[in-house]
Amino acid sequence: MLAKKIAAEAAVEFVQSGMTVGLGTGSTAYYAIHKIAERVKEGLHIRTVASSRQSEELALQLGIPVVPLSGIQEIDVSIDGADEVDANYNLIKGGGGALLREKILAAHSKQFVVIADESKQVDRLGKFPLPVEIVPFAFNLTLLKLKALGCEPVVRIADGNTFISDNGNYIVDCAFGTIEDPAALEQQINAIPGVVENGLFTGMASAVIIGYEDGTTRRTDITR
Ligand SMILES: O=C[C@H](O)[C@H](O)[C@H](O)COP(=O)(O)O
Repeated sequence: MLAKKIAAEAAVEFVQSGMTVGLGTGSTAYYAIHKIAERVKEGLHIRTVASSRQSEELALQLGIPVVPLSGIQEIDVSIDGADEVDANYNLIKGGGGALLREKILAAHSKQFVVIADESKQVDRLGKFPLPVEIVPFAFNLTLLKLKALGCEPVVRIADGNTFISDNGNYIVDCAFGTIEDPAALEQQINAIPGVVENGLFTGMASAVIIGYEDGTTRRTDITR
């Protein structure tokens, strides 16, 4: 898809030799990882950390150096996709189930560059059901608490089985409808015992690059 590819490729311009780079997950991040691999072949000298097993495998296959997070103090730039981007550059992420590792990377990145095609732009978040990672223990009780916040939680199923995240947890997709206060909801959900993390990324993006099917991109730098 052209829009995803050009947004991803524009983001790779943030990457310079000597940097530690966070690799996102998903079909848009896929293009960024491919572009990074091209630049590594041309002599770009970087190390990367991955937000999922899938991205780690792809990076290694393409010859990108991947190091464990245990050896890292800080990430210079992370590049990642999103399921929704609102007018204030808050995000819903986790459509691929990688939200926990993605949020850890984003939280430790000097720059968090979000890449998305135009279809991901919304005025207010919430049309895309919010992914929430929960521990399997007593998951039915955790679902009740999520429901009490005003959503319809559905445990994610993949290929006929309960989807298990890279961290051994369940993902629950929570249809809230329009989310009035994303920052407050992000905190409320994370205060529920049993919740590991949720896919609301509020106030985290330092740049957002939107790709359009007409071949253009729009980059917004966010000062916080
Ligand atoms: O868990 C997955 C991630 O948050 C993805 O970055 C997000 O779902 C967007 O994925 P895609 O670029 O495939 O639309």
